[in-house]
Amino acid sequence: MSLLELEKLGVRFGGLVAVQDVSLAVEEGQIYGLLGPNGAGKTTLVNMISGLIRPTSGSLRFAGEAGGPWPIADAVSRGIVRTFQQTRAFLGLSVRENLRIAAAASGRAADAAELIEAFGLGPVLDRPAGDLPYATLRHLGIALALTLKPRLLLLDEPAVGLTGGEVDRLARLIRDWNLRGVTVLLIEHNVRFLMSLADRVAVLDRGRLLFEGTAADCQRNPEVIDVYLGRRKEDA
Ligand SMILES: Nc1ncnc2c1ncn2[C@@H]1O[C@H](COP(=O)(O)OP(=O)(O)OP(=O)(O)O)[C@@H](O)[C@H]1O
Repeated sequence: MSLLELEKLGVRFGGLVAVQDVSLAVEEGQIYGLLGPNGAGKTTLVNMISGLIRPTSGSLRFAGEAGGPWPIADAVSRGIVRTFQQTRAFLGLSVRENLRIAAAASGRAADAAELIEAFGLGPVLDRPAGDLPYATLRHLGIALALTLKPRLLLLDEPAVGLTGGEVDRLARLIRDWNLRGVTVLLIEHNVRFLMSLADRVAVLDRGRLLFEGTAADCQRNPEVIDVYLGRRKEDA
């Protein structure tokens, strides 16, 4: 049984079909990568899975339970937790207060000391989140999500804006928490970073699933190279 199964999930915004007929399965324990050019529908798909927007078609099963997607609070209570491209934290409150609020919002908060240590938040616990260096704020965003003890952690472009060393550190953290049992769905434009982590990859193009398979097969797939990787190489 897969942890997450999407069955022909789709959404339209007025006349725009942002996501169409996306079916895929994420197994418990996987790091699953979601690739695609700008506007392909990746964030919209994650918004549907996490209950932020309602699909106009299709359905979702999670941990064997049919009837999803569920509204965001119900999704979180089932263990579906996401981060955002722009870290969402109370910027005027300290790191410690942010972690406390996340813990209070969760009926089953994770061990704060462990997260503080792993994400290097100890020295900044009393600083307002709004004053943190960029990479530390990104770490806080993930630590806040992990406070909710997700079974499935949806990461929306966690490496954006990070330097090479920071990206490597982030990769280690994601791998560590995955090894502790958190299944990860990772949206990322940094192809090298994503491929180094992902067991399986889906590629979206104009709202449709273009490819689904192993990271190795993805990098060899001519359509993917043409639509996404090739374009990226030209951009580089
Ligand atoms: N709330 C909305 N209302 C109208 N159109 C939207 C809305 N959200 C997304 N879209 C459109 O849906 C399409 C998919 O957008 P989405 O943000 O999901 O793409 P993406 O693959 O995550 O892109 P990026 O890599 O740039 O973040 C785009 O054409 C976008 O403009």
